[in-house]
Amino acid sequence: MHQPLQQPMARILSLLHSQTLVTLTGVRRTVVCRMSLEARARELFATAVEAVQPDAVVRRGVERKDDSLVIDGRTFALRNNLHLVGFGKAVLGMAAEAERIAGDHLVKGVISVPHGIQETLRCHGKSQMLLKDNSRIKVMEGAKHNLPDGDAQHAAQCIKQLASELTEKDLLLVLISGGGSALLPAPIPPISLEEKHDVTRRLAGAGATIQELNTVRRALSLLKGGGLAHVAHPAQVVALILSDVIGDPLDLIASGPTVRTDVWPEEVISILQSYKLSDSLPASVKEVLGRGSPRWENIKEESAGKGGVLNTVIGSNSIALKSAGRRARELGFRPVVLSGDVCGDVKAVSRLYGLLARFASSREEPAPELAAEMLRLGPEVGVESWDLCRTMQVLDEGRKEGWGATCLLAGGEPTVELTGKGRGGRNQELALRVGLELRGMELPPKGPMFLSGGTDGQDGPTDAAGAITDGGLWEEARAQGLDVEGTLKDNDSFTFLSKVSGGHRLLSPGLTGTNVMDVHMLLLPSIPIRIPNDPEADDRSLRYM
Ligand SMILES: Nc1ncnc2c1ncn2[C@@H]1O[C@H](COP(=O)(O)OP(=O)(O)OP(=O)(O)O)[C@@H](O)[C@H]1O
Ligand SMILES: O=C(O)[C@H](O)CO
Repeated sequence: MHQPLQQPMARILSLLHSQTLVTLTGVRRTVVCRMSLEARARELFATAVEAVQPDAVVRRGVERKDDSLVIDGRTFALRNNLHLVGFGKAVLGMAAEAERIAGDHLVKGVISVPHGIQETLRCHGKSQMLLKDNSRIKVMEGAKHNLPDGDAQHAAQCIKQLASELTEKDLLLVLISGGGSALLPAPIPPISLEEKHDVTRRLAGAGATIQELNTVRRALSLLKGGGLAHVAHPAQVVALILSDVIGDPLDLIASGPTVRTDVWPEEVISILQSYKLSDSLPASVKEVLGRGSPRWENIKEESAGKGGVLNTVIGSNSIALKSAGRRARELGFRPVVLSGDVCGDVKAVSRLYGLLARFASSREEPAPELAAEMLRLGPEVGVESWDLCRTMQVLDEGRKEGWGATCLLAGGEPTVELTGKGRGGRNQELALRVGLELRGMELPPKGPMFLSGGTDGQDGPTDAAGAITDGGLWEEARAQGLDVEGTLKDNDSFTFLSKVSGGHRLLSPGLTGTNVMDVHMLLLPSIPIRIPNDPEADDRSLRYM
């Protein structure tokens, strides 16, 4: 409960806020007020994705100044000496922009991109992400269904060949994005592609993390873990990276082909042992692991001189969240970024979002147990206690002082324990579970709304990227006779969300051409402050929506 002395201050703050809305952003806010909470959620997701479009990130990360490129504050002279290679799901758009910037200085390039991507981008009208007809960059499609195959292996050989022909006068631009591991398979002989693929497939199927998976991939590859930079030596190497891994670890994104990484066979064997795979390894894999650590000593990390390697992240989940936050402010929200590192099981993640919504929406002082449970759950799902405390403090202030609607943003990549055979994805299952957590709370526009979406536009093997839910989901499902429990047991969130209210809760932007993991968004409308005898108290919240 608010103390009597705090009430005048709350009221002053609230009035100040209303005035700011009128004087500074009056025109825009009038438009904003007419947008529904759901429309704003969709727009914020689109803004997040837009900020990390492959061509946009290259444009921001690479500046052309006369006959040089400025990247990460360093200058690289262009003397018709630029070569380009790339591998990953977003690399086509990155390459198109890089070629526009470099112009005639680009001598030659090879990129390895997913099977069918050129046709898909063409169909989606994304011509800015396609190379021009007379491009000097060769596009090689492969890795159907995100699995390394003969086509991807051939592309990897061409990339290796190009890199190996460079001299110390050359500059090699390496474009890297998620999916790059499968698109650059180069098993160390005598390991065959099938054998390497079989090991990584079994590891992934047993639930290995991307850290574990790529640690193993690095140990079995000629190009991963710094191998590509090694081959390109003595050329100057500059890698532009669009990160799809939590924390943006350079050595793990696409298994770090330009990041010198020592291989410790004991570490690799211990990972394989923990998933009970060490006994069934092919002889070739055992032989390669038995050779010790043949890594690349000639790579000069982080140096911009001849033969040096510069690795720079030009796009990531945090850039997407920041951009959504800026737009959220324009759309009448106070943006708060909870964390970009959300991981762990969707059950725990959804519980945390449910608790945060209750904490923010409570008209009374929330029970201390609420904060205690959040602090217990936070570390389980990758959210630092510090970030959680900071967020709770902001939500608490907003609740007490009537600061208006809040947009809580987070990013990362939670996991789903697959127990059924239904159709769905981690974003749809998370949104469904959060909707159930919000059950009993007020409905939008007065109550909270949640969105979870994969920035690549595809959630699991479905056509949707994610979904938008609120406290009304359970009732809607019940009215339609849908079985919520059965849906969760069967991991059938896509089928469920396609049926609930005619599928309007699904988020289906189509393939976006980029990938910086997932975006989560909890929109929390303002709650009216209790001011005795104030006839406007209940309307105040509506002013901010
Ligand atoms: N029926 C389902 N319900 C919920 N989650 C599912 C279901 N089927 C697959 N998944 C999850 O979807 C994930 C795969 O999703 P997706 O194809 O979007 O790959 P990804 O990991 O996002 O790949 P990338 O990083 O390349 O985008 C896996 O984590 C898997 O557990
Ligand atoms: O390609 C890969 O290894 C994953 O997408 C992580 O970057």
